[in-house]
Amino acid sequence: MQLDLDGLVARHPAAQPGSPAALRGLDLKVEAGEQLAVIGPSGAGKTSLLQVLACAMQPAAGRLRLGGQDPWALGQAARQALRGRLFLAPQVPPLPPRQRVVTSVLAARLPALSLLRSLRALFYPDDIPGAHAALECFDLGDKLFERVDRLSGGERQRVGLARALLAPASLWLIDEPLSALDPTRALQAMATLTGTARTRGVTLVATLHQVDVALAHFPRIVGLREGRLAFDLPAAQVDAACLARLYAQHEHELRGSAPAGLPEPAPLAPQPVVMHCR
Ligand SMILES: Nc1ncnc2c1ncn2[C@@H]1O[C@H](COP(=O)(O)OP(=O)(O)OP(=O)(O)O)[C@@H](O)[C@H]1O
Repeated sequence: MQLDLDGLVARHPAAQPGSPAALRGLDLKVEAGEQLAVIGPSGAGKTSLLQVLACAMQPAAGRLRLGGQDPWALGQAARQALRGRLFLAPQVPPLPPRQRVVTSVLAARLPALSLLRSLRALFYPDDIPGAHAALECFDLGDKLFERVDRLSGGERQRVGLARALLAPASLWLIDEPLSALDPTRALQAMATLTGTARTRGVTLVATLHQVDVALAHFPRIVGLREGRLAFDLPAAQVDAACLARLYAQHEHELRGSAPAGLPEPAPLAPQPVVMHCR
């Protein structure tokens, strides 16, 4: 799916009056099947960008086109149909705690099913081999019939990512997919997502805190800072100077993930420990 943002401004409905908008005049064009990583310091607007692309937050100004359509000019039914072609994986996947993993994973297919088949699928998983194959890609094949609330945080995150493989979507919006994963699983998850998206021609937009992972796995890197585009470059052109500017005053967020060439941030001064006694 093609994406086109032109001077896009977005503000969270619950934001304090007078506070700056989360996205402040963003221009971005993404061709169908492209893969890009969005990086930037905390609060830069990375998650807000995914929410706008997922039609979960309406822009306050500017232009948004998804697959050539303005989602907010469509009627509710048409917008819902468009949402069915998008897959958003939030940082913490909203998995019902008492549900079996198989049902949670297959729920990704609900947008493609009729109401009757959706209801039936909640009680009788209709493609157990398909769910198993998706889970296997994230090393979770043995958790097929486990209850979601018995999974670790990292396993839940991987279940959330496995859903992408079953979703009938041509745009994957993946928010911080590695926040709860160990380094080996993180690399496996990245390779699965980028490889599958490439094979299927799915457009992939992922936000990442791990700059080294972003540079290694994505051909295009978008740097966001204070809701604005800091740069939009091929990964090979993102150098230490770009990153130093992007993370200025937030150097500690690059700790452990900066590529070679970026100066090591100064060590943080030891902080006093405050004990709260009753
Ligand atoms: N639900 C919300 N209500 C009000 N303001 C919000 C909400 N979510 C985010 N914001 C504000 O929008 C701005 C951008 O936040 P966003 O979560 O998009 O940043 P981010 O780059 O994803 O940060 P992080 O890396 O910490 O997840 C911040 O100033 C934040 O305080």
